[in-house]
Amino acid sequence: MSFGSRLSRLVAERGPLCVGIDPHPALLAKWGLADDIAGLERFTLTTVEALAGTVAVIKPQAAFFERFGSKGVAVLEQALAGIREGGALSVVDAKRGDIGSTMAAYADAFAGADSPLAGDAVTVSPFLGFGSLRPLLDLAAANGRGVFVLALTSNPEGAQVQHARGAEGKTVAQSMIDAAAAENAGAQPLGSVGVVVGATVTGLGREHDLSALNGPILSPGIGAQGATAADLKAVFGDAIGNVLPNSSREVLGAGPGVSGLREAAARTVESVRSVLGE
Ligand SMILES: O=C(O)c1cc(=O)[nH]c(=O)n1[C@@H]1O[C@H](COP(=O)(O)O)[C@@H](O)[C@H]1O
Repeated sequence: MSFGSRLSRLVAERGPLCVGIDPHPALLAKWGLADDIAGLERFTLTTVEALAGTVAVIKPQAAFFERFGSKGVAVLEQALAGIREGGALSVVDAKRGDIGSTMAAYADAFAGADSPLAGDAVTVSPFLGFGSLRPLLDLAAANGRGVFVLALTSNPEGAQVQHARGAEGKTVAQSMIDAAAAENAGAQPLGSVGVVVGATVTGLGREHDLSALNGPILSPGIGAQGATAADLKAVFGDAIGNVLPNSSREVLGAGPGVSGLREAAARTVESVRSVLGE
């Protein structure tokens, strides 16, 4: 089954929320853990235990694992296996992007059929050109996996590149959204090539159009970056039905107890559902 189909089904069942696993040193300290491989492992496996059976999507941020080298990457692989066992979908937040021939190697790593580093989807950076992503797009589709392409990121610096306009007057972000839409054309009930649009962005309606995407919109920025579930309606308007909000630090800060983590995630799901009118 395609990633888009699996995502639609699980979001309908568990609610529209992605929780990030971002083991920042400050969060490890808040949980009473050392900033070392044992702390990373405890933090990660506790979060997976708490949430893999209840939230729709879990997004481990690769950087926090890579900072510990190969042992950290092994913990990321363990997390992906645990998320799968718990029934959630995983998005490996790797934000990779390179020339096409190198992208083929990233495709093997993050979308290969038996790769231990492959989740259900991966985030990619399209700023070497959308076409450079082709090997990963193709392998992900062949293996029922998804891809989230950065379009309008939640950080203030993103606009410098993403709001720039090409010859035909479209922003770079809109070109990425349109290219993703072309990948998703005809997919039912939802395509597997998503875009990333921060919940903190403003001016989306005037400048950008997500109506033809037919794919998921991963929207980080809820909680620690200042956006609230209520902001989603203003940011996304009619496209809100395809939005998958992400919250990392705000939910993770409710640990180290498993029940505290579950309650924080449930509260966030409820606030998103109330905005969606469900
Ligand atoms: O691709 C992402 O997930 C992402 C894109 C973006 O535009 N902004 C953004 O914050 N993210 C990621 O989403 C997470 C947000 O974490 P919190 O700010 O703690 O909720 C981090 O892992 C970021 O790397």
